[in-house]
Amino acid sequence: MATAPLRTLTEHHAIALELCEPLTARLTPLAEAYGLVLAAEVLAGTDTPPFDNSAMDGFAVRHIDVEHATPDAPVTLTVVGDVPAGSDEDPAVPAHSAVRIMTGAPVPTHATAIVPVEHTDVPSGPGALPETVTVHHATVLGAHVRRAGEDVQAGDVVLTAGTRLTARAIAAVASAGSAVVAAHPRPRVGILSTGSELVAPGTPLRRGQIPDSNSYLLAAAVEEAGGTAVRVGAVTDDVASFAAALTDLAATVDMIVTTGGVSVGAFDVVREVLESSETVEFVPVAMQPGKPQGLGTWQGVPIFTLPGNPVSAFVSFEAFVRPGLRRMAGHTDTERPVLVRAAGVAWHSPAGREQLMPVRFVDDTVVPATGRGSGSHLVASLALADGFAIVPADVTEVAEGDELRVMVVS
Ligand SMILES: Nc1nc2c(c(=O)[nH]1)N[C@H]1C(S)=C(S)[C@@H](COP(=O)(O)OP(=O)(O)OC[C@H]3O[C@@H](n4cnc5c(N)ncnc54)[C@H](O)[C@@H]3O)O[C@H]1N2
Ligand code: MOO
Repeated sequence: MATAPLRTLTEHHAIALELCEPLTARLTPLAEAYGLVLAAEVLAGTDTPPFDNSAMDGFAVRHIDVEHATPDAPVTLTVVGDVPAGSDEDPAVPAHSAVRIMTGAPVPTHATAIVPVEHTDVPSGPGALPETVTVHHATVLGAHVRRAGEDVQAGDVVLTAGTRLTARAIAAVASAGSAVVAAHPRPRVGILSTGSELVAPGTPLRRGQIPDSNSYLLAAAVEEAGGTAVRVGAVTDDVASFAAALTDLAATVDMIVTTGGVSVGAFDVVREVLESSETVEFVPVAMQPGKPQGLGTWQGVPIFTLPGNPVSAFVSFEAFVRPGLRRMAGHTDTERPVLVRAAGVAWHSPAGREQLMPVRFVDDTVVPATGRGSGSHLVASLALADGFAIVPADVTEVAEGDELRVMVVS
């Protein structure tokens, strides 16, 4: 496709989101569901708790027998049964008798209260079933009985569609009696760095070489955003190698992210391979960093071709890829939180481009994350940033005290 005119960040963001349809939901075992997004509401299959049960280790009684018991006027009952947790027994509780019961065990039908063991003469802890129990505390109707359905009732909506499956949400599903949930799968994101200068981190560098930090940066960012990263690593600026790597990847992932090779250089391989595809559009976006962007589909898979400079790649991930990935994962809230903060110092911003300045929070203000400026190559300094201050395209000088929107990424 031909190069389009300058596009705003907002326009490119909207196109990116549109491209990334929510992935088709699957029935997923609970043990694999953490972090996924529910595609359908979860209804309780049973009451929770499923039966009236004891909240205390102690004795199930008729409260009428012990409602006036005190240390000075204790009441002695005959122990007629034992109900440990897990038991399905329902022993009778005649007048002036008690049944030993443990926390979580079903309350006998004819018992009306539980007396904790501490309110009796029976020692706490393991021991044989006593013949009698003397109660020395007054007990009221329903004391320490947890009612069936007190938490949720069969048929109640436990969780709504769109809920992220946190640890607590998963417990709610399990307690409602389901072993599986209908959830959007975790998007698998293929990550490919391009550049003949790139070597694996830790490799001794000859002149002209640098470590490939982008594929590690983006793989971690994908995982953090709730995706599964398929990190291919770096391929050289060779058309055949890049095209082959891309085709292999497209067969196994839901989204592809590449870095590098999208500018106007003589060896910009990403652009060379994809520009003729008619399914990927290369557009300059009015932002700094992150101006050269490519977006579209490759063999039906959404593809983002991000600029190679590491700060540009990360800003582009945050601005476009992360929202798309979150939409694919089923989230309705696709965006990072945005706060308004005053600039703690003055800085410059380019004319005609929305600046996303990596910043740190200092007291109530934001300051550039590094004193070395906003260069898109400052990858080590990027680690200091808490977020990006968004400077409007028509502002060229940020003054101390100016209020700015700040996208929080830390
Ligand atoms: N004549 C022009 N030159 C450039 C322009 C322009 O408009 N006219 N735009 C500049 C801007 S802005 C950016 S951003 C870059 C984008 O270039 P590419 O996407 O083609 O990226 P590369 O040239 O491959 O690399 C740029 C830079 O980043 C380093 N890099 C690349 N990949 C990695 C990686 N995986 N890990 C770490 N660092 C990486 C690479 O070595 C380069 O230094 O173009 C400008 N040029
Ligand atoms: O737009 Mo480039 O991404 O400034 O460095």
